[in-house]
Amino acid sequence: MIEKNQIKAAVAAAAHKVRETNPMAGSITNTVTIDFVANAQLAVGGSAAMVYLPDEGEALVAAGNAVYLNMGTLFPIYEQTIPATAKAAHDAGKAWVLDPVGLGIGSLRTKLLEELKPYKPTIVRGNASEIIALASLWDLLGAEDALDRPRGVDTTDGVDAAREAAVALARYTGGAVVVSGEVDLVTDGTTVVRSHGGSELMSKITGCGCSQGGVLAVYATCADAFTAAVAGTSHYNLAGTRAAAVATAPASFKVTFIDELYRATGEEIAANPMSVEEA
Ligand SMILES: Nc1ncnc2c1ncn2[C@@H]1O[C@H](COP(=O)(O)OP(=O)(O)OP(=O)(O)O)[C@@H](O)[C@H]1O
Ligand SMILES: Cc1ncsc1CCO
Ligand SMILES: [Mg+2]
Repeated sequence: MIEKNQIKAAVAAAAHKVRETNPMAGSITNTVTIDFVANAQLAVGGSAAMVYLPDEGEALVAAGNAVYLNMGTLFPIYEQTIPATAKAAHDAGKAWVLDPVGLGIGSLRTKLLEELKPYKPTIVRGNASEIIALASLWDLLGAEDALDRPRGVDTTDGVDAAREAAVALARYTGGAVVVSGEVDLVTDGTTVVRSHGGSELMSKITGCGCSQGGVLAVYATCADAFTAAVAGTSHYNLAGTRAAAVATAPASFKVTFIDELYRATGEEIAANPMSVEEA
């Protein structure tokens, strides 16, 4: 298990490095929230590039240290783009972040996610239902925990229901897993961090989860998987807490939230409340 002070020091260092180096993390992401993802990546100190085509996904892997793959709105071309990009990242030893949005909606999502298993995402980020569904699809859960039910893109499970699935996924990938919810759970399969803060308003706008995935990829350009996962999650919770102190309805919250992502310092991000326990 990693000690809290050690985690916090690594988080502050990662935030400083992002701000100093303006790293690019390319994305293949959904058309609902693509603008939010890019703006959040810029606000935390990174830079963004969004593409759809297979050779462009491979080019983004070559051009940066991390990419973000989000399955939210699939097009036929993604049958090629998503596996080609994940394979390129895996083969190059570069980080990639997976958001298995809406796993269970149709057959292409399931097929693609089965295909991605050997490329072991550096960070998996999803809401509790998506994390349980992915661990189940990848045969990482005991038969009694495995689930097979259709889902939408919003969670129907609490974060604690996905603890075992998150730990199993992290042990399989050797990376980190973030389960988002009222309190976020982050694990590398050995240590579990619970990150507090944020706001109920984050679930009243679409894309807080998607854009968090893009921000995790920015952090993954500059830090190991677990540090990047805790840093991006703490940054999100801090900005959400601060935005909710100013804005009381969804549209103004979203604008203020992006401002607070931009304003947060490395020390403030590291000081966001967390608890640490053994996985
Ligand atoms: N009730 C809540 N209280 C505090 N923070 C929350 C709450 N609900 C969501 N969040 C925060 O919002 C962010 C996104 O989490 P959420 O679980 O809503 O993702 P999601 O369902 O995948 O979102 P989307 O698919 O719309 O992008 C996380 O940083 C999480 O901490
Ligand atoms: C609403 C929605 N539908 C497909 S992707 C997406 C964004 C949140 O996951
Ligand atoms: Mg989501």
